[in-house]
Amino acid sequence: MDQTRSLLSKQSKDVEFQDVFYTVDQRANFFRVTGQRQILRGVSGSFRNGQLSAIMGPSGAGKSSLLNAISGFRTTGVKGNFKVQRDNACYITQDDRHQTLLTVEELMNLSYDLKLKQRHKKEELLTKILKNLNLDHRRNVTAEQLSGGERKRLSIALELVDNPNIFFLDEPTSGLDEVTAAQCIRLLREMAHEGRTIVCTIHQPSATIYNYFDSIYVLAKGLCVYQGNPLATIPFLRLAQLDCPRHYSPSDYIIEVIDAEDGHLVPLLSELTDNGKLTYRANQPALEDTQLVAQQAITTLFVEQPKRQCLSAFFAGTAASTDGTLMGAAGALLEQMKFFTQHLHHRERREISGLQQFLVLMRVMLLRTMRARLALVIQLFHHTLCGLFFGMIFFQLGNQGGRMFDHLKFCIGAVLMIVYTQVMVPILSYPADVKLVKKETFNRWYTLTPYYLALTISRLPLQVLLNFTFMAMTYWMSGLPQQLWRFCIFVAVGLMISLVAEGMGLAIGATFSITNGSVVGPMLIAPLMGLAVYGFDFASQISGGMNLLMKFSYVRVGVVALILTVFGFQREELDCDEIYCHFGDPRVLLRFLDIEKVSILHQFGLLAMLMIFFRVIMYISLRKRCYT
Ligand SMILES: Nc1ncnc2c1ncn2[C@@H]1O[C@H](COP(=O)(O)OP(=O)(O)OP(=O)(O)O)[C@@H](O)[C@H]1O
Repeated sequence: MDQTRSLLSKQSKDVEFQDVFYTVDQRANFFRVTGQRQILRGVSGSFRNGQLSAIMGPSGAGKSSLLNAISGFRTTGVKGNFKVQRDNACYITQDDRHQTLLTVEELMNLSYDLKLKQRHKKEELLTKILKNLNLDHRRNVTAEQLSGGERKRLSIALELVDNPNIFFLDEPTSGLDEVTAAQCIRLLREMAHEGRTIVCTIHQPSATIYNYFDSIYVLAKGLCVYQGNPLATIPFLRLAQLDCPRHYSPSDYIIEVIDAEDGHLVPLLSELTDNGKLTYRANQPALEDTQLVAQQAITTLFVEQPKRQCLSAFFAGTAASTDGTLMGAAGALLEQMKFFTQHLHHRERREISGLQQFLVLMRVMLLRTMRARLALVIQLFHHTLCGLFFGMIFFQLGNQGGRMFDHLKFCIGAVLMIVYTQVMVPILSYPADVKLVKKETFNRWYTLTPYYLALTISRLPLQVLLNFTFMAMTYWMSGLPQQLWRFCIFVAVGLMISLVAEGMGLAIGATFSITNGSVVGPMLIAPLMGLAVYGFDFASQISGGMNLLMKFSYVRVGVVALILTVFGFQREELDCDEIYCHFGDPRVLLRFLDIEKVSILHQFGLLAMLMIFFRVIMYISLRKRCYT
């Protein structure tokens, strides 16, 4: 009985997949889909607990696609049956993205604070992990300053904090030299032998690294062409009359074979593995008396009889389980039930509340803002300089009744400066963060809502500081009335416009890559700017439809709000150096622009609605990016 239980619990950490397809749309351009391309073509297979498994294959074979499909990192376009405890798995991306400007120790603390509740064992656990991964001496170094191998180890250390059973790693050795790559694979092997299921993709490992793996899964053109232990590779290839030369590494040979002559051997090899439903084992690599054993790879999903009856001689154990014992349908069913119960259990088991996540993320985001000194100084310098330029251009013109056009230019210019700056910064910086958020939410560091709230609120202090700097300089230098309340509204309008523009930038940054976003951003701002200046000289004749459209241009709404702030609120007559100043009375200008009866609160309301609109779009985009 105990033996059965231990077998079942071990198997629940196994990963199995059956008939997996991954299809993507082929597009002529953004709007036109011309067809579909199948990246994975009905592959099956299994990765066992306690083993280090590699998904291998030539470039473009579909290795990352398979890893993403199994782990659930990508779900769009994926079809098939999976048995994997995703709530107990983590995914380590190829590029080892981490929160910038935080030290190794701070990152470990962040991971702990977001994942675990127990406080008293924190230091002990973190030290143990860092020591095991040989990172203890790098505690006070930021992630960007680490070497490639150290960064990879840090990625693993961060996930080890809550000790998941299953690790998926995309190309863990990419960018590492041979020695470091071998160290990394040895480390993963040790971790697997401690009782974890570790699956990684690897392009073409050296003979040494190849032999470190317990199990190899070779993909070519979206098909499985080999699955089994490294020792069985050469005997397996002999089944297809392929003799690996003595001096050749089996990993090099199998890749060469599947790449040769446009991959004409791929269908044959794929048939020999029943496209991943069979796995091969051998006790010795190439000797004549090698015992090659083929087994059913899938034991807990729907078990079919193998299609290739001609290979029946090899099936030493049909539906054999991990350690070769037979496992009947009842066992498989029990296993399925156990898996689902655990699945439910894990979902409920989140230890850290949303509020705690929010507080931890807020602290980290504010810390990162403070640490980004150069960016902070550049932004402050930019706002001060722009404020100074505006102040000089419109120096003491704010009370001149004869300079109506200058007043309009002042308001439009100030709004444009805020909009352009606040839209472009997130468009260029946020796409990199989205990838990190996807990884961290996938690995259950936090959920999207606390992250989103922390992001929104943590950016406020900087926004206030930058806008206050710019608006204060322009206000006082241009000689607008010395009224504190008017000045406060002036700054508040600037801040509101800035929050809407930032929301728009974040929405674009969350939806598009930097390249596409930097095209889409200016493309969207241009019509908004057009609407902002449209019809100022014939305001009373603007049609109702156009008026409605203009309400959607927050640039226009911002300009109107700023003009109302500067010239509204019963402002006294302006100075006039000429015989007659038509716009000497500010009410004449407001009437001329047809905004005499517009309330500033109404403009604030519109800006608030547009701010919410863009932030909702951003949230939806982020959800889509993170959860599909
Ligand atoms: N979302 C997608 N849209 C279009 N094509 C895709 C998409 N995802 C993957 N592909 C294509 O599928 C093929 C396999 O991609 P994948 O990244 O899985 O290959 P790989 O074996 O990991 O390659 P490499 O070793 O070079 O990273 C490639 O030709 C890739 O261009």
